[in-house]
Amino acid sequence: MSTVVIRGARPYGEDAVDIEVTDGVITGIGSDLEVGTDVEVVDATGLVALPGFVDLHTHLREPGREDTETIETGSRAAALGGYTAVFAMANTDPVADNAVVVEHVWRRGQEIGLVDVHPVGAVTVGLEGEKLAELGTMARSAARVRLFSDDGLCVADPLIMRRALEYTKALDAVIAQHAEEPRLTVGAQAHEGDLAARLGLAGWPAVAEEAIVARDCLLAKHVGARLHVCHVSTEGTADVLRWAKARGTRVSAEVTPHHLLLDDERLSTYDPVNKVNPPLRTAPDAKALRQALADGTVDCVATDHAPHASQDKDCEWSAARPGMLGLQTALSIVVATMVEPGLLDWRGVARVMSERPAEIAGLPDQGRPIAVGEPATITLVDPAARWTVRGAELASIAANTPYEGMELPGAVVATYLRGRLTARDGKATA
Ligand SMILES: NC(=O)N[C@@H](CC(=O)O)C(=O)O
Ligand SMILES: [Zn+2]
Ligand SMILES: [Zn+2]
Repeated sequence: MSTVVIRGARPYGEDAVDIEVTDGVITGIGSDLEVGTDVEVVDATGLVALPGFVDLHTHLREPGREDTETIETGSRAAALGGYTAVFAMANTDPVADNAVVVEHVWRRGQEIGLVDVHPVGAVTVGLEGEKLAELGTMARSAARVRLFSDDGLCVADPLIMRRALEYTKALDAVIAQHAEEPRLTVGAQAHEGDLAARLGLAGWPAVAEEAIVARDCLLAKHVGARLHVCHVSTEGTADVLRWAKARGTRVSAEVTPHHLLLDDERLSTYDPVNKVNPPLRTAPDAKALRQALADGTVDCVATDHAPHASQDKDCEWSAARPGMLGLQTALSIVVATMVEPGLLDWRGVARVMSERPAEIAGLPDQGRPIAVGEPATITLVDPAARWTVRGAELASIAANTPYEGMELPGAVVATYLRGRLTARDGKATA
């Protein structure tokens, strides 16, 4: 039996307590707990204790682009960012559209042991949008896939989407849609608006996202299936979600840290570090997304952590790949955009970064209350810390962070997965 006492932590930012952890489970919570001589005591004075974060949207690039990220380096970035579970998107090479690939990702994640790596299965074979992948085989595999997505690409054909919703309903799974009507984004490089016009970049109109979200909400309601909307980026999408939820659609949605903080003004330098899908939108969109996250219209934060090699980013705008790192900066961006302005308290942070994503993905042992008898899957946050982002110092192999040189508030100090320390003071334990 191994026992640790986390001393003086503030669960959800509330009163300081001691948290006793024995064999991976919380066995005591109270002030000044008795501590035996063989017990390790961790000083957590002033730190906020939250349930470990769950990321529904991560790109780990293994298999296929291990020069930019691997399950191992991505697991380190996740643990350092306070995550205890991540969902690895299917747009790898080969695509995770079959049991062999998803089982590899799941097993490799467990071998490393820093974070539960849940593979997302592709909806269509090869992400080609034409033929449904074997969803049932992936669901029944050792990886027990419950989240399916062609992310990077939209399941654009409405009949394929309808069939996919029917299958996932039967499997008690959920489709995560990258909402982008491809006919409206041919050649698109930036949010369609004044700035793109001035910069001479072909536009990616908000309606390309909103039209698919509206269509899919209607389809999900018709089928009685669940739908999850990836990286919501416009005010209009938040309006559609509000309408769909009010009429009983089983829809959930995520927003990325970068769409909460950044806007298309950043594109004026033509630095491709700001290129991402969906594109950075306007400042009023970002403001509306913060409001939608605060009021629950958007359920959770997901990083869309998207590592890219320097040769795919340090090049001309049109040739650069879209995507940004996100795992190690997410908590700080949520503090800057939601906690500091008073839009969310720490209970709210637990909701959007842990509890809701765990519920959406159906993870029984993540996003749990910090209470006796619950798994000791806990993230300790220093709310007073400030730190400066340096891409080269992040655990990812790639360094494409849009926050380079920015000083951010709030820092993850330690992460525990079922009682096991996975990161502490900026170092992953494996
Ligand atoms: N977000 C991005 O800009 N890129 C993602 C794909 C995606 O999330 O659509 C990627 O895989 O690089
Ligand atoms: Zn996407
Ligand atoms: Zn993505």
